[in-house]
Amino acid sequence: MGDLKDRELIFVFTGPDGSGRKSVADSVGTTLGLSKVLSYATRKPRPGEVNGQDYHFITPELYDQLAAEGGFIESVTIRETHYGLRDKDIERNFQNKGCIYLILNPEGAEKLKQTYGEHVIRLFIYADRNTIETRQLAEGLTEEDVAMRLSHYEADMAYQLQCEHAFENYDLSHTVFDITNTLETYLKRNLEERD
Ligand SMILES: Nc1nc2c(ncn2[C@@H]2O[C@H](COP(=O)(O)OP(=O)(O)O)[C@@H](O)[C@H]2O)c(=O)[nH]1
Ligand SMILES: Nc1ncnc2c1ncn2[C@@H]1O[C@H](COP(=O)(O)OP(=O)(O)O)[C@@H](O)[C@H]1O
Repeated sequence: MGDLKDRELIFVFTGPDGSGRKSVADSVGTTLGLSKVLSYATRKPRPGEVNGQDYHFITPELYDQLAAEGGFIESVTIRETHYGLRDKDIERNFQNKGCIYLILNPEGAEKLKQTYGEHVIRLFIYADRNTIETRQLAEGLTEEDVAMRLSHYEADMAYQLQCEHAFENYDLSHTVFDITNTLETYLKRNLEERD
């Protein structure tokens, strides 16, 4: 099951689209000094997104080549964009630092759990449908885009039961505080086991 050592933990932020996974994950990741493992995506960066920070943005041709080489442990196509994750990136990251984090939809989180088992801690981030809709409209998405993203809201929400932890996300700093505390317990346990 994956090629990882005991103390190597993978924190996966998952939940419905727009629930705040990215905002929460990046804030917690920075606070705790975790390294982020990025997916490869074939869409163009949105305003504010940076290659190598949000995704590795690649061409569809390169994506096909990597896929043909068997380079992705997990891949998915959403709204005509291909997303993929390379096990090499996950395993290489552990050579630098203790623990890593990723942001994935429930499908990707499940695949990672199946691959890396106990190493994977799933943090389910959620908010109610109206809140997500309001935030996404405020972000500038069209009503059609928002409806498309919310079309699998119920199915995504059902994944909460499978996750190791769940956090509602209304007040961002509160959510980040709670998750940071939870993850610190895992990190401390790691340190104690090492002593
Ligand atoms: N299964 C899987 N999902 C991914 C991967 N990378 C990103 N996603 C998810 O794909 C969805 C769309 O990603 P993105 O374009 O960043 O989101 P948007 O800005 O909400 O459209 C989000 O739910 C991401 O969490 C991946 O490698 N595998
Ligand atoms: N607690 C919060 N309160 C208000 N707005 C939030 C909160 N968390 C996230 N947002 C906003 O909601 C939108 C979606 O957040 P994002 O982190 O991109 O979600 P996801 O990664 O789950 O799609 C962004 O505009 C973000 O700034």
